Amino acid sequence: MDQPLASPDRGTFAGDQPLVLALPKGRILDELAPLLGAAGIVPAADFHGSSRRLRFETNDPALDVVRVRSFDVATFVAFGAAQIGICGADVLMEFDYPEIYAPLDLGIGRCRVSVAEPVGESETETLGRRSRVAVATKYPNIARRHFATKGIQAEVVHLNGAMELAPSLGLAKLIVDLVQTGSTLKANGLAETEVIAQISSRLIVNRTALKTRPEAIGDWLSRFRAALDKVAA
Ligand SMILES: Nc1ncnc2c1ncn2[C@@H]1O[C@H](COP(=O)(O)OP(=O)(O)OP(=O)(O)O)[C@@H](O)[C@H]1O
Ligand SMILES: O=P(O)(O)OC[C@H]1O[C@H](OP(=O)(O)OP(=O)(O)O)[C@H](O)[C@@H]1O
Repeated sequence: MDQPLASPDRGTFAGDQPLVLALPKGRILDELAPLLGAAGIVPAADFHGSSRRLRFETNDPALDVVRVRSFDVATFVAFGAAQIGICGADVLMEFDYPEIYAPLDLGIGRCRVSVAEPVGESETETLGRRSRVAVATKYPNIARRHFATKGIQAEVVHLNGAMELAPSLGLAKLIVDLVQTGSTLKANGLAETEVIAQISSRLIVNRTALKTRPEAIGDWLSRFRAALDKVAA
């Protein structure tokens, strides 16, 4: 796993500065919009446009938002560069940062992390007789841990997308990837063979920030809880 060099929490800063909320760009952000609205968070006007800016003020002078890649939300929060954030449980499982507390399931971004193989092949069935397997994935740690529980060493081919191409192009017989409708697997001649974990997006908090700024962070947790109730009603 690539780890930033500095120690976690170096960025957890003084109480008079705005809290920073790290938001993932991409699909979660689209699903998140009603929840942010219900929590009363209105980012500066250019947040949803084509601005090249990455940090935005909000209607609340005590909160700024930053827009980063989904995988990087966890890293910004673990290192205290952002005090709170929103990302998929898949990302939390992959990094397993002890500095992150994930108190709230937001119920969006629902999918699962699964193992898949080419339709008609029985790689998964023969796994019990093997000690190693090649796996293409964006989740090397999840894949290694999953196969290790079966006593199998996963030789990971680390890709950042298009895992579904790996079996047909001879990179690896198995993939570990996200599945929601299953249509991406189907379109690429693959079938889901095992579900490793059910996934949804979580509100995450830097543990040190929770200790140093308990009122501010506690207040945001309450606002997100209330927003979830409001959106569900
Ligand atoms: N098909 C899906 N259905 C529901 N949720 C998904 C799906 N794919 C991904 N997710 C969730 O959304 C998060 C972000 O998805 P993904 O990694 O595909 O990023 P993205 O939106 O394409 O942006 P980027 O890769 O540029 O950061 C994942 O970590 C996962 O929690
Ligand atoms: O089961 P489905 O409903 O087909 O969804 C699964 C697909 O969704 C995600 O990809 P995404 O669309 O985010 O593309 P990317 O991984 O290339 O970013 C995931 O990596 C799968 O490829």
